[in-house]
Amino acid sequence: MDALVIEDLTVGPLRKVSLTVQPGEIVCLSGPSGSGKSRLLRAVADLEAHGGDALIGHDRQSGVAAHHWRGWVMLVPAESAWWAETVAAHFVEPLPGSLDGFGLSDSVLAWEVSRLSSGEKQRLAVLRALSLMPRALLLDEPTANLDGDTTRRVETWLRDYAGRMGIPVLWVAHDPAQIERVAHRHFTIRGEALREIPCRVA
Ligand SMILES: Nc1ncnc2c1ncn2[C@@H]1O[C@H](COP(=O)(O)OP(=O)(O)OP(=O)(O)O)[C@@H](O)[C@H]1O
Repeated sequence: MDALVIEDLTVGPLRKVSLTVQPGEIVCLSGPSGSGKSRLLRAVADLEAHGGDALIGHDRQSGVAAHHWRGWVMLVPAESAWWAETVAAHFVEPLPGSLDGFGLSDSVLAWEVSRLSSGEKQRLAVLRALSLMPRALLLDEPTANLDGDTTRRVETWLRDYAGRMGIPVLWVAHDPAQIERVAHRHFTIRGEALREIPCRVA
């Protein structure tokens, strides 16, 4: 179980942002459109040029090859990429119980990617990332295309899983009600810095 540490990260409008996400903790990140939320996640995943550094446990982003880092600190972007014909071709094996936990049947693995709804794609992209056992998870609006019941189902499963496995999660969210349900801590972007907003959920 490792903490995710962000050190003096500078990307886009953000300057020298530092933040530690503890093992099993969900930190929500909000802010106006275009304020730099996605770029912050991309920089933490080492997918975009940036200043500063990040650590997962004792491993430093600047000290390992980017492909290793991205396997440990995994970004699920708002728009996921799919390269093979069937869903199953993108998975080694989904985590036990995770399809059901996300409101999907086992038969989804046999489906063609072209028939997936945007909400199915979004949930499967998160499950694909989790099946690779990342040490930290970066989620960019992971429930944006889901109805209310499915959103709450996914939130509950993710919060429980991250807590049990000790995975730090940085979660970009717009919906204040969702932030209240899932976040242990909440930060919003104000100009070039993060400002903490007190959370009711602990
Ligand atoms: N590679 C880039 N070079 C320069 N500017 C960029 C680059 N990528 C994104 N931007 C700009 O940086 C700003 C922040 O983008 P970002 O995608 O992080 O916003 P966001 O806070 O996630 O917004 P939204 O809530 O709308 O998704 C935007 O104005 C965007 O146009």
